[in-house]
Amino acid sequence: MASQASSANKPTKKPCLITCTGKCNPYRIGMEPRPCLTGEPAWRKLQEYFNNKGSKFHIRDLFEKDACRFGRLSLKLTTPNDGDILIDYSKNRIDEEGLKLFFQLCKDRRLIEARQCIFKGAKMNFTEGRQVLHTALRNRDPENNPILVDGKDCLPDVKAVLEHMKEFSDQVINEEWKGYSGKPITDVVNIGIGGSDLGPLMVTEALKPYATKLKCHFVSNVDGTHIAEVLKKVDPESTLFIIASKTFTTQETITNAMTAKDWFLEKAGNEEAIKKNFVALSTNKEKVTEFGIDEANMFGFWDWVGGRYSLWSAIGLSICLAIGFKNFEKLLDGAYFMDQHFLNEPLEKNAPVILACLGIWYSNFFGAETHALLPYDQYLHRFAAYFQQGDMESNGKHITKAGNSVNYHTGPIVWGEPGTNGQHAFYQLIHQGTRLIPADFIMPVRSHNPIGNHHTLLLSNFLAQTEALMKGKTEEEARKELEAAKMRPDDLKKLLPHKTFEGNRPTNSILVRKFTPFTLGAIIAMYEHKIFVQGIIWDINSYDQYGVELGKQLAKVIEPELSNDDEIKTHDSSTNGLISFIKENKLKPGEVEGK
Ligand SMILES: O=P(O)(O)OC[C@H]1O[C@](O)(CO)[C@@H](O)[C@@H]1O
Repeated sequence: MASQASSANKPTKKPCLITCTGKCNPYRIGMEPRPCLTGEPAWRKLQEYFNNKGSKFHIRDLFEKDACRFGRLSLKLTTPNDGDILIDYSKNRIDEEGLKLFFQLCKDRRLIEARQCIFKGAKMNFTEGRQVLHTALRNRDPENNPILVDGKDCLPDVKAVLEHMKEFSDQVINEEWKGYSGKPITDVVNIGIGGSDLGPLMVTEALKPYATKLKCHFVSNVDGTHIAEVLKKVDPESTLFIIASKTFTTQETITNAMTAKDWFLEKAGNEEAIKKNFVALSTNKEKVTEFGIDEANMFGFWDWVGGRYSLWSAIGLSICLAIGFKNFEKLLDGAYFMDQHFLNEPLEKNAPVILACLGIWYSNFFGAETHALLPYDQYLHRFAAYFQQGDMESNGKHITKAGNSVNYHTGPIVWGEPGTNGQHAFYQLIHQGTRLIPADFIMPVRSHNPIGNHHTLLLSNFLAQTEALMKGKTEEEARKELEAAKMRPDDLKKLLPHKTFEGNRPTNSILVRKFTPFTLGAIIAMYEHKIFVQGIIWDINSYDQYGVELGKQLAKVIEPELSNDDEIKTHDSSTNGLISFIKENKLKPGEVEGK
């Protein structure tokens, strides 16, 4: 097994491959529009390799021919204090020849230069003219690695916000920070959506074993039910509302925040009380103060932090409150550890690079439409939902850097549920359906709840599934089983095709010793970098999200149309018809609704 030890505290210093001032022209260093992907010589070779070899592989045969396959197609990353992280990518329809072609493709797409550029602050988000520096938020060696934003090192500002987060979260947890009436805080309500919700929610759930005594709630949906149900559970005197919004203009968040504020003021009586029970996480000071939140209670961040990469920033305040600042720092340490791995390891031993290449292998050569994330850990039940935004908002693009339409598929549909629940729901289709569904199995060796033999059962299920998906069951094996069960030959013949499994379903197994703040941070960062690598190969901007805008624009037009009784004729007949139905059926003035 390719083993590699890194230390989060003592990163390997490698000479920077480029001199980057932070003002890099994205069209010049590593980010220039690339030639059409499908015309790249390495891509053509991959196509040939696929036609002649790759498409014919059965993973079972690859293992039968090569007893050392696992040893060569797996990586072990040794963390300073949290054990090893194992990435086993041997159960894939590829051999080293194919991987080598992919590494060449990465080089031709100037991934190595792009990797340096993003960390140093190049304006990788070129459509919005922004740097992409979430890695600066978790830079644990700030003295030696200045990162320039507009010619100024941004790391002292990052440190100052972290100190504010520490001071505040310590005060709330230690009951030194009181609500407006002098009662300590017992409940925290994070109001945000997308990146201002999914990251903190996923992490606080994933790290519940480290929970402080504060109860954390998350409100995201503009559906009034979401906030109504949370407000039923909390007391205004002892509740801290965190309004989390990078822009502080997002309709859902501001609507929920206004509802929370009205509810709060009904009990608290005066606006002064807001100072004690409301804080804001945002880049927009003006809007925060306009809302009525004291500037001193605002935790800032910057336009170079993308929403879906923001859990490492002030947006992580709810995480600090939920698990304590020390644990939040360990989460940052873990991400930094993975950043160093990604930045310094050669492509051949680089976990995010390998996972990215495998994803492209299945999307672009085998026509896989989706990628499943299957954590065998109940605490990680929001992991797939989190990376739905992380991956699909990043790589759900079809325009290249030069502004042309791609002639290949880009980001996959990401989905998943925790094992073993998924096994009893959708695994049937993965095993015997017509679609190829590459899947990542994510598994901790040790459980936070070692009750009886639960964890052994969970581990066995994880192992059994990845083995079964790979091996399948041949007709011969199925026949023997049915014969052993003394089935009549006629019945056996009929049943046999149904009992046969092709196998050859690719999986990656990602194992940690235990899910700790450090290992979780590392795994999240690993997937972030995987998304980046794929964006570079596909030649798209992984850091804007214009696709979300159109619906928002139209909703603004429709909202006033719903507030009157006029017949609406300005849309297509379907939208007009739907609006009419809603108007006919909505509660009329004076009408009282029964349950
Ligand atoms: O933090 P904000 O500005 O409220 O935005 C919330 C979310 O909206 C989006 O801009 C679009 O869904 C996301 O990228 C972002 O995470």
